[in-house]
Amino acid sequence: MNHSTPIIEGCDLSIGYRSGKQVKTVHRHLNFSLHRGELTCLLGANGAGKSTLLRTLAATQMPLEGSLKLLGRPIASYSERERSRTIGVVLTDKTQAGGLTVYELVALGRQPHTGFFGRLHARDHEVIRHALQAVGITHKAQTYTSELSDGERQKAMIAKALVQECPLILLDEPTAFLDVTSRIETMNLLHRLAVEEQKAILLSTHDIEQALILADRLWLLTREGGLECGVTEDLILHNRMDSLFPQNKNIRFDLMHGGYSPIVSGQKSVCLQADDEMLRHWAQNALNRNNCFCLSELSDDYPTVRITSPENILLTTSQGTYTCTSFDELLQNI
Ligand SMILES: Nc1ncnc2c1ncn2[C@@H]1O[C@H](COP(=O)(O)OP(=O)(O)OP(=O)(O)O)[C@@H](O)[C@H]1O
Repeated sequence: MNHSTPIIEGCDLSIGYRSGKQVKTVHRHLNFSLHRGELTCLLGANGAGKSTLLRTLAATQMPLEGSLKLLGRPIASYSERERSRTIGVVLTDKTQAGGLTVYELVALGRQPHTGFFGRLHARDHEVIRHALQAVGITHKAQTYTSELSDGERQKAMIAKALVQECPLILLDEPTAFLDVTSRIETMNLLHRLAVEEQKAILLSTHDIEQALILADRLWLLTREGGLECGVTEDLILHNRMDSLFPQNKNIRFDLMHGGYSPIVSGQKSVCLQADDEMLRHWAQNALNRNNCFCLSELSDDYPTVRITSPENILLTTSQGTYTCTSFDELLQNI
């Protein structure tokens, strides 16, 4: 448990939208805190309320009720300038920052610290150089942002938030649009920054696989159950991941492999024996996809598949035993 003073803390918070006299409550009774040195991932189905919560934490939207404290003080008591020195926000917007170089874009993040004319002093340049280095895009400093890849642009946006020198950074889907390498790099980078720069970092994501690997804590948000917070492995091993998509009864969380998969309603039963867990996993994957439900125990009532390597798969049916040298062959004969 993290006993440090929370950077931000919500108690009995209601979030949602006001329009004239109309109020649309998205969530009520939310309780949470974020601490320095930790990467937290906010997970939830489409429409669960992740963006609404992030906007409330960023103070671009006011809570409907309850208490929201930033460094122990009500967030509503902060001036805009104070807030921009405390909360860095990175939004996923591909159209941002057209004709600026990376250096100029990142320099914009210094505005909360520079004077009215935004003149940069030696210390500002030092902070900018440090941020470019921390995210690994020093070599792109003089490149126009319009000429960056999506992954590089995301790093530039993270550097811009870093130069604000805020203890709290909020990111809305920072890995959307990124390929798998850039997703891993970005998540790794954010975790490293949380630890090395002692930031509290909260990001929303649909990239559950990466979140489970790198998040110190998860916030699971559902319309039905509200917000559940905890250390990643505590939530996984207490079967909380199954509650994330309660509307969809056809998927389940695979505890062994840390991902979601469709519930198998195979019409044929097959006894599956494998030499190791990896072979079992992929054999089961192939059999499930081909309408077979896999049993671990042997039974004379059903065919048996015994796999010792991808080239040695024994299929035993009432007609005898047949050796398959590939999954292709097995699936044609099952
Ligand atoms: N400006 C708005 N005014 C009123 N309701 C809104 C507004 N923006 C979002 N909502 C509603 O708030 C609920 C939560 O939406 P939100 O965008 O926070 O979900 P989300 O978890 O970020 O979804 P996604 O994963 O699809 O981005 C939805 O029912 C949505 O229709």
